[in-house]
Amino acid sequence: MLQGFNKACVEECSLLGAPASGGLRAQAYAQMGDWKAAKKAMEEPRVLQWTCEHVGMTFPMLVDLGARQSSGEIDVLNLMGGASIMQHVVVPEDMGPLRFESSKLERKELPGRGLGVVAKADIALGELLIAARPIELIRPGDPDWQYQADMAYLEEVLTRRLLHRCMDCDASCIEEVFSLFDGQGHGARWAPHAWRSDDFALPMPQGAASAELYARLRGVVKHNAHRWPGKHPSSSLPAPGLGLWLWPPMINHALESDGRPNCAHVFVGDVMLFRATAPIRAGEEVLDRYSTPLADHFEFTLHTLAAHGMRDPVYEATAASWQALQEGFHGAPPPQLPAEKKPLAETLAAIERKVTWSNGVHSVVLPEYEALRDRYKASKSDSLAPPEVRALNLLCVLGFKFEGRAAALEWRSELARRLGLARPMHFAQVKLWAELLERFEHLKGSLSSKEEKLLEEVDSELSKCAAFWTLGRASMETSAGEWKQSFVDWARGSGYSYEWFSTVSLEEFAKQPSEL
Ligand SMILES: C[S@@+](CC[C@H](N)C(=O)[O-])C[C@H]1O[C@@H](n2cnc3c(N)ncnc32)[C@H](O)[C@@H]1O
Repeated sequence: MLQGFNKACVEECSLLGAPASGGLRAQAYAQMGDWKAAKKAMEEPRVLQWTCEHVGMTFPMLVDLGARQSSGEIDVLNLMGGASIMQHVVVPEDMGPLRFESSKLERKELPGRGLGVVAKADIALGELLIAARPIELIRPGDPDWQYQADMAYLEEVLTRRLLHRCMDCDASCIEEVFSLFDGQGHGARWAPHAWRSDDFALPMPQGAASAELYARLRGVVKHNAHRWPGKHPSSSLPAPGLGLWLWPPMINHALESDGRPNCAHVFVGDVMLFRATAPIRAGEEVLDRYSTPLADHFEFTLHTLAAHGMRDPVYEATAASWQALQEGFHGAPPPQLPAEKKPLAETLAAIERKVTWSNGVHSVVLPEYEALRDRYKASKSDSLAPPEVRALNLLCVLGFKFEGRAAALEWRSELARRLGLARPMHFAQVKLWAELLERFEHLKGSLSSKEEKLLEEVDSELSKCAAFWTLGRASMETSAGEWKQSFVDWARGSGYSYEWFSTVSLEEFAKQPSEL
C-alpha cells in the first residue's frame, strides 16, 4: 500500500489522527526522497514511538541519516569502502538513502536545450553537486539481463521494469521518471490522480497499459539512462548495465563551443556523485560531457550525440580535419588543427595501416616508433582527440618493446596527464593513476631512478584525485595508508580496464628491464 505515496497522499495522511498521521507522513516523505521533511514529521509528539512499532526499529535512524545526507553530509571515503566490500555492485543500504542535490542548483528552461541545470549561487571548485541512488538499475547477472546484450536490449528491459513499477502504482517513482525528458517534453502530460482515503484502489496512471505510456517510458530511457560499468558475475569481464537516476540526466552535454565541462561524475557502487571541476558562477549552466575522453574514434562520441538527437558542429569539423589528414590529405592542414598535428596524423596512419595488415604491433620497427614519439611530443596540446588517444596507446606498447618498461609507464602516465588537462577529475584519469600505482607496487624493490621519480608523480596525482573525490577527507583526517586502501581499492575495482597496459600481466611487465 505504501508504495502508492506521492505528494497528494501526504495531504491525505494529515487527515488521520496523531501520531499515525505524523508516522505515515514521515514514511511518505521518506519514500519521496524528502528526508528533511520526513525528519520534521518524526519530531512531532509520539511519532518516533509509532514508527518504531509500525514501521521498524531502524526507520528513525534511516530518516536521521537521510536528512543529514540531504544536507550534503556524505562520507564519500566510507561509501567507497562499502562499495568495494559489495564488489562495486551497490553501496550497502544501511549507508543511507544517499540523496543530495545542492540547494545551489535549479532546473531551468534554456534556449535550444530544453531544461538544464543552472547555478543559483556561486559554486566553488570541488563542491558536491549531486549524490543519487538509481531509480532503477539493471545489473549484469539480473534475471532479465542477458550476456552480450546490446544497449537496445538493455533499454527495453529498463523500460519494462519501469512499466511494471507504473502498473504497481509506485507513484513517487512515476512522478520522478516523468519529470525527465522523453524526447518530446517533460512532466504534466501524465499525473496520478490524487489518492483519497475513501478510494478502493491506488491511483493508476492515465493510459495505464497503453502503448502511449510504454512509448513515453521508452523515450525517457533513451534520453536519460546512464550506462553503468558492471562486470559479468562469473568471469568478472566488463559487462555494462543500464540505470536511470533522477538528477544526473538533468545535466546537459557540454558542446565544444561551451568549453570544458564544469563538473564530473563517478559511480561508487550504484551511487552517482557529481562535483564541480571548476568554479561555477550564479546563472551559469552546469555541464557534463556525454562521452568518455578515452574515446579512440570520433564516431564513438558522434554516435552518442546522434542517439540524443544532438550535433556538435565544432566536434564534427575537428573529426573531418583529422580524417582528412589521416587519409593523406595534401596541402596545408585544415584550419581547425594546428600545423604540428599533420605529421603526427600521417605517421600514426602509416603505423596503423601496417599494424592492421600484419595483424599486430610486432611488425613495427624502431624508426617508426621514434617518428611517432617525436611527432607526438612536437604536437602536444591541452585537448585530447581520439587519434591522440590511439597514438598514446600505441606508444605505450611500442615503448615497452623498444625502450623498456619505464617507457611504458611514462607513456601511460602521459595519457593520464593529458586526460587531466582535457577533462579534469574524470574517472578515467583516476582509474589510470590507480592502475599505475598497482604496477609500481608490484615492481617495488626493483625500481630504476626514473621509475622512482615517476612513482612520486603517480602518488601525488592520486592524492589530488582522492582529495577531490572524497572532499578532502582522504588527505585531512585519515592517515595516508587508510585513504589509499579505500580510495585505490575503489578506483581499481570500478570502471573498466583499458588497452594493452591493463591486460599485460604484472609478471610479464616486471620481467622487462626498466631500460633497454
Ligand atoms: C539527459 S537529457 C538532458 C536534460 C534535458 N535537456 C531536459 O530537457 O530535461 C538529454 C537531452 O537534452 C538535450 N541536450 C543536452 N545537451 C544539449 C546541448 N548541449 N544542446 C542541445 N540539446 C541538449 C538533448 O535533447 C538530449 O537528448
